[in-house]
Amino acid sequence: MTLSIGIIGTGAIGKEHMRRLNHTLKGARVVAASDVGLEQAQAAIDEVGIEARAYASGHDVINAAEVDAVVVTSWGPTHEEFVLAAIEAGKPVFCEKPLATTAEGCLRIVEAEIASGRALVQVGFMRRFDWAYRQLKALLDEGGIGQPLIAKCAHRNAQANFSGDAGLIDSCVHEFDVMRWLLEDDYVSAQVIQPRVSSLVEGDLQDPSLIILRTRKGMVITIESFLNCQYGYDIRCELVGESGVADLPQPASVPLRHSARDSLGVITHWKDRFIDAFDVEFQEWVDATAKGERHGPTAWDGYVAAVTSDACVKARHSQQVEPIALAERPAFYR
Ligand SMILES: NC(=O)c1ccc[n+]([C@@H]2O[C@H](COP(=O)([O-])OP(=O)(O)OC[C@H]3O[C@@H](n4cnc5c(N)ncnc54)[C@H](O)[C@@H]3O)[C@@H](O)[C@H]2O)c1
Ligand SMILES: O[C@H]1[C@H](O)[C@@H](O)[C@H](O)[C@@H](O)[C@H]1O
Repeated sequence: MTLSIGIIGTGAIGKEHMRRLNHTLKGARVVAASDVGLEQAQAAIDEVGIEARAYASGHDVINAAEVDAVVVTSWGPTHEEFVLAAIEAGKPVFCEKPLATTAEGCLRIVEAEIASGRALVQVGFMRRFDWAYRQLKALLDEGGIGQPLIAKCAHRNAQANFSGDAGLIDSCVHEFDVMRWLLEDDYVSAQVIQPRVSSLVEGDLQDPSLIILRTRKGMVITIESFLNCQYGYDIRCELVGESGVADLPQPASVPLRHSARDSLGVITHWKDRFIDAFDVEFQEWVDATAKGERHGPTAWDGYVAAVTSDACVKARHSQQVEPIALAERPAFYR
């Protein structure tokens, strides 16, 4: 069976996913697309070089008879509306992060999915599908460093055009999700510490930031978020355990000795760092969706990430340690 997909939002990542669904993966094809206007959707269809119909609105895509499942890759503030509409139409929906821009919005999705009685929603936390994070998790699960005590993460973008608190909602949300998955733990509090702002940052962005999360099992996690580090796209995670220390493996590059220096290359964009993870994430989603099964990060995971983002935003403004309090996890997501 070939899963026929409708995509909403044909910007940077929308086109990436259109390409991978039609040209790289098996068992799926994009048959419908929308953006803010018909022309934008048609231009993306032409650029990617696929046979698909352009629609004027995301709701038309969701309700199109030829669409079996929906992929939402539009701007974050539009996600809630489209995910709720897909649930209403009874169609499986893959939504890029963030699931919604507030925890309340995520809870509305959780409630709608439970009311529908079907597991329909997956959130695009692709790091769970990354070979490096999967290796780190396998080592942790087999007791390779004993109980983990401290995690030190860094999330560095060469340049990111964010303002205000968007970094905590749109960027660190990946750490908020992947560290819960890796450690099988939940957060209890958040603190955000601001060093002086880099002189290379424009606008009102406080960059870099240091986030400190404490977990239910007593771990401390630090996340350095640096959205404009200039030198590359660099994702780090060091786990300090009772009997050893483990590091997130880094993508291989050709070691170069030249001009009295010994060096390795650094990837410069998330698209290249996580290209394999996106492929695995979507192939597994397509396969599970075709079988009517649930797979991968759920709407509940989207909700927990949003609660964590909200607590970090509050902590940045209050400069206090803020509690992270979750609603009770519904049996539907256990
Ligand atoms: N998982 C990841 O690593 C990752 C990477 C990049 C982006 N994202 C997420 O994907 C989403 C899109 O990001 P992007 O980088 O492609 O942004 P983008 O600005 O390049 O594209 C967003 C597109 O959505 C369209 N859009 C806005 N409102 C719409 C509406 N009502 N209906 C249909 N289309 C609409 C815009 O016109 C634009 O073409 C964001 O939520 C972002 O956080 C995730
Ligand atoms: O939307 C992107 C994407 O989610 C990347 O994975 C992240 O590193 C960036 O900070 C963010 O802007």
